[in-house]
Amino acid sequence: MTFIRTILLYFMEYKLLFFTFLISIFIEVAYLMIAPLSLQYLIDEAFIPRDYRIFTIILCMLIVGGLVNFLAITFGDYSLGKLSGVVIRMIRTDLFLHIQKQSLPFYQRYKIGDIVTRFHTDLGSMERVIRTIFPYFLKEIVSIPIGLIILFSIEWKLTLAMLVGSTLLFIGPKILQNKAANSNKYFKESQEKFSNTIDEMIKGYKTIKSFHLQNTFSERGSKQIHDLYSTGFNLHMINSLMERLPLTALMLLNGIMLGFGGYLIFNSSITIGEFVAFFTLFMIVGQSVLNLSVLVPNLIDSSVSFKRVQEIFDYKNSLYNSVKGIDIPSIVSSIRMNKVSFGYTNKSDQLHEVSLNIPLGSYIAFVGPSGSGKSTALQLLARFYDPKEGSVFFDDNDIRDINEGSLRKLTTLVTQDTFLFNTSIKDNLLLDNLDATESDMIEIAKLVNIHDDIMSWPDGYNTVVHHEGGSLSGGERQRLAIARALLRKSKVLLLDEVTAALDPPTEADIITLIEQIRKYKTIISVSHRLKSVINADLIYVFKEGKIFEFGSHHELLKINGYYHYMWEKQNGIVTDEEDLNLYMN
Ligand SMILES: Nc1ncnc2c1ncn2[C@@H]1O[C@H](COP(=O)(O)OP(=O)(O)OP(=O)(O)O)[C@@H](O)[C@H]1O
Repeated sequence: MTFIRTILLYFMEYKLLFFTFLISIFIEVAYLMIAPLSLQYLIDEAFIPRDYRIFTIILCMLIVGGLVNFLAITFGDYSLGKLSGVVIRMIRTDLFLHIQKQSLPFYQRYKIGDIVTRFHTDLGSMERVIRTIFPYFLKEIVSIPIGLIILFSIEWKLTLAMLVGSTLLFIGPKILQNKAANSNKYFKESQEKFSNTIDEMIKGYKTIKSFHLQNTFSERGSKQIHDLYSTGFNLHMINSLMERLPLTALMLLNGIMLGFGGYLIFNSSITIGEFVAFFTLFMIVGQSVLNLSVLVPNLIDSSVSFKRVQEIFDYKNSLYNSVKGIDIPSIVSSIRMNKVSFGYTNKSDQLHEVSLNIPLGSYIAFVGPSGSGKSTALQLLARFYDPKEGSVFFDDNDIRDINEGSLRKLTTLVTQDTFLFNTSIKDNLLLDNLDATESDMIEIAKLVNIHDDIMSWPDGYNTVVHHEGGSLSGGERQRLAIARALLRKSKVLLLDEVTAALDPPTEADIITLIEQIRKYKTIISVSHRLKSVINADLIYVFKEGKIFEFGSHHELLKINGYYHYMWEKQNGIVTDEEDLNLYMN
């Protein structure tokens, strides 16, 4: 079980606590094992010959031993509480930070339910193991060999018979071990699927209602609840069997021990005191073995959880991690793409040898038909992905060598699907931006025409956003997103279809706003509505993952090519795809 090694490695990070805990276990076990031995001397040396002196000595030794044991247990509980607490805190923090460091492919690979289940169910199961099951496991692992040594010293034949008989205890769990691991895995997968359904049901409630998908969702939910029931039932049965079978085997073993022990007493091979001591100790060791067999299903349960959490830790960030970590200044004179090719998967590429140049302070537009690669190119400029071939440069620095903090300071991406946190408008606008004051916030809110709206809400800037911004209109969300980006004062603004979901007046406002701020910033705007970018200094026309044409609006119209065709089509002058040939010749 590699995860036991993992726990031990975690524990070894806190050596002092771990060793205090180990010593306390050792003392506790020693007392537990030696106490029954006193019965042998009590019966044979004190009770039968009625020797009060020996009786008093044994009693005093037991009381002193009990006190030492109590102290050891108290220290042990303290060190275990502390040790398990810090280890769990460390794993939880590491996992949280690891997930935060991931790039986009990670978030596309794992759904919300997958991650939430890992944080709640899997970390919960690991916590249970680290806090209780593993310490018990260690205690029993130490108890059994010590107990066996003492048992051998009392009566080796009886101990040998006990060892042979105790194989019965392990047969059941051994046979069921793989089944238990699988049942556990299936149950966790069912939990994960159901969590994802709940997530979709809540986030997509409008779509579900408007497409009348309640029945489909109810059926899906019922099926998944049924799967939870059946996988949960299987798991319950297997775990019960894993616990019951050893208990039955232990009862059988008790019978064998009594019978054989009685035979040895009748043959005068052992004294009554020895038999009582042996049997008491045998019960304690038997209980330890039994506990071990109960702990095993729990350990199996958590080994699955450990694997699932480890899988997340093993997920390698797909972005190249440069050792250079160059800090770039907050102003760069150019941003370039040099023969960049990129594919989301290895099967096909979405960008083919794209080269472009964005000078400082220019307003650049990426246009083209849907799926032509505009947003992909923008995401490469924001370094959400790395190119497969070619490079993106900020001045002469390859984007892969730039320190992420300074890159994020220089650029801000605003997308069409604005995410707002479930906190106040003010906190959403300022985030953790220490450079922006409340008066900056109000000034920018006025600039993007959202200030009056905010002031009309009951709590003004303290109004709390609900449903990740779903309680606001699309235009309001978009303006807030732009205000938030402007407040960061970064010199490069990456806008991905920011006007796509807006009504014409709001779109006009945003276009005016871009005109106002273009003097201070480099703006790269992805849009499929040509009217919104006709004022751009340079327009790159994307088609099938390549740059097909580029120039200003007027230059592109003069070329009479694909851009001209798109322009006329969007203005209702041409309507048929066949007319395209007129522009392409
Ligand atoms: N995360 C992703 N995984 C796999 N393929 C993707 C992913 N995102 C986009 N694509 C594919 O890459 C291609 C280019 O997409 P992209 O979003 O860059 O196009 P676009 O020109 O911005 O289109 P639109 O104007 O419709 O947003 C499309 O075929 C799209 O299906």
